[in-house]
Amino acid sequence: MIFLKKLHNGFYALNMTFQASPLSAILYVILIIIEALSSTAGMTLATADFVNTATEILLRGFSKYLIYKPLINLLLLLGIINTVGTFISLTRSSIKRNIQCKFSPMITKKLSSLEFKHIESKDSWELISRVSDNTITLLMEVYDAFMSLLKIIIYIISVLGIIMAYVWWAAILIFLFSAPLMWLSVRAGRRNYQATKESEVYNRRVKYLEDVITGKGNIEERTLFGYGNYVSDKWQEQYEKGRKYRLKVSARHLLLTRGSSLGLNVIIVLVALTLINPVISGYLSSGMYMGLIGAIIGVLHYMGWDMARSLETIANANEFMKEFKKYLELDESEGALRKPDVEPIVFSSLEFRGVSFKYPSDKKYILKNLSFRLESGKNYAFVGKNGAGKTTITKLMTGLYKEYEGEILLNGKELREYSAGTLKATFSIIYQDFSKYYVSLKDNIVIGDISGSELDRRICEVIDDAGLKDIVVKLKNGTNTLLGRVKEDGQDLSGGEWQRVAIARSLISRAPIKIMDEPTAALDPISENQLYTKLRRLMEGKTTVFISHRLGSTKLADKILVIEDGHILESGTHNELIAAKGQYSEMFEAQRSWYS
Ligand SMILES: Nc1ncnc2c1ncn2[C@@H]1O[C@H](COP(=O)(O)OP(=O)(O)OP(=O)(O)O)[C@@H](O)[C@H]1O
Repeated sequence: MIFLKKLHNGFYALNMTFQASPLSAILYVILIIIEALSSTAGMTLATADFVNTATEILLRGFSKYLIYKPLINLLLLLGIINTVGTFISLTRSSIKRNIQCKFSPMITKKLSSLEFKHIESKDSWELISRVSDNTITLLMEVYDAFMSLLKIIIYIISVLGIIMAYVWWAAILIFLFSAPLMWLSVRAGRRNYQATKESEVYNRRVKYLEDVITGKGNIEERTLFGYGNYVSDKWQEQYEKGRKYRLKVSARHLLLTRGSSLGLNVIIVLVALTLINPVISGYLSSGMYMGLIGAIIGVLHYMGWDMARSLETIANANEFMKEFKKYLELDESEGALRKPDVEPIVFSSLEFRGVSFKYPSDKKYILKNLSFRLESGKNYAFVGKNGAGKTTITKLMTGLYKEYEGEILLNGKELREYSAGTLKATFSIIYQDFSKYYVSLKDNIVIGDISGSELDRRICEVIDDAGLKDIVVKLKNGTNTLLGRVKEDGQDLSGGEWQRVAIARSLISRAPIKIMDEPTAALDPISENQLYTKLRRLMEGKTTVFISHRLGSTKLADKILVIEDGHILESGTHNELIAAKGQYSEMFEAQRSWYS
């Protein structure tokens, strides 16, 4: 019963392959049947005919020319088996290609549509990585396993059928032995899959530490801090743990499958010995005996190892398909794939009313009964200690998380009621860990407004506004130069230069609310000052939200909101907050004292 349940999920995987590539999958089945029948029943009969004829020529002095017919039959059969084998490989490649064409885009599309909470959650991210990395390989493996099982079943039926005609009990003995073997294989398969899943945790850690040791990103710190050996030891430790774990599971697995195939070997030898009697009594021809022994060794090989592996793969598929279904059931964000609306809304206000929020993976509230109002055309600054909740506020504002308590009103209407396209067109955001796209400078900027018109003119403007003009002059192919070091002719930029590119991306966007989370952290003080002066001028009359720890840069905001532990501690203009002598004044004085 349990086995049938397991097979059910395996069949689900098989069905997916048939849907992706119906013609090739059916052709493959036909070719497998031809190959299996030719190499068992066909080869047994042809070998028997050849050996019997040869024996008669030798013992009874029959004409030696009689050998040509069975010899040609034997050679023809081998030719057929080889040719069918070649077609099987070609058909398999076609199935693999079709599976890739059908499922890779589907998986990628699902990935791009997932709710943000799944992307940020550790558990669902592990599930997502496993499914997106392994689905194509696994579908192909399951299909191969089913085809291998089909082949084995044909082998067993045809060989056992012939044996049954001569020594019926031997056939029954072999059949009965295969049942516990199947059961052992399925159990081994499930354990193996669980172990692989658990060992992935070690693999990921090992991979991460490898990146730390060899990656370009950490080269300066690695050299300066000289932590190479320390990380190497950690790598060694994790690698050893993973290796020992896998070894333990493989040893158990090998013992189970190899042990059972050893038992099968003994049974087959006994059957071979038993079949000698019918040969001596003339009941079984010596040719048929030779043919059957060859076929029995073939069956032994397939039952002992291939069958175990195929059943194991199908049992693995059972576990994986459960995960695949879970992956397909992950919530999608409605309209995630939609482009931003071409015409952004006319923004008048954004209000948080008593908003409380905790991340889905956590019990602790990060925002607590938070209320504030942003109005059109004003510049706002969110300041506060690390972990106060500033970035979290922007995630809620932009609709990335919808599971908040209280109300968020955009132009007086609940934020959740807006379509994804409208929200995307309403906000443009640069995070502290902004993205670096290894494409041309122009494409890096245009990503900020892919549906915009008069792009070339606007690209020139934002290049100027973000202070990128001098950088463009230095680039080999101007704005068409590939950035980053992925390709040979790519040109890397400094941290500050990349940050300017991210700012240009935000500037080109026509979104009415611009959010900048530490937008100038990588700039030197002179560049930061110049850029802020410029941004102030550019943002005049526009709605902006700046998040910054450098209070000199937020001084001129129309309103500063000081966030502490998920709520507003104080708010007002710079002068009002300084006069209030609260946390803002304390932080400002602390920073100023560095320069006096
Ligand atoms: N995806 C997440 N899941 C669970 N907790 C999170 C997640 N993202 C952030 N947090 C937690 O929420 C709290 C607020 O984080 P947030 O990034 O909003 O702070 P912040 O004020 O922007 O800090 P900083 O000034 O250091 O950037 C922190 O305690 C952080 O650990």
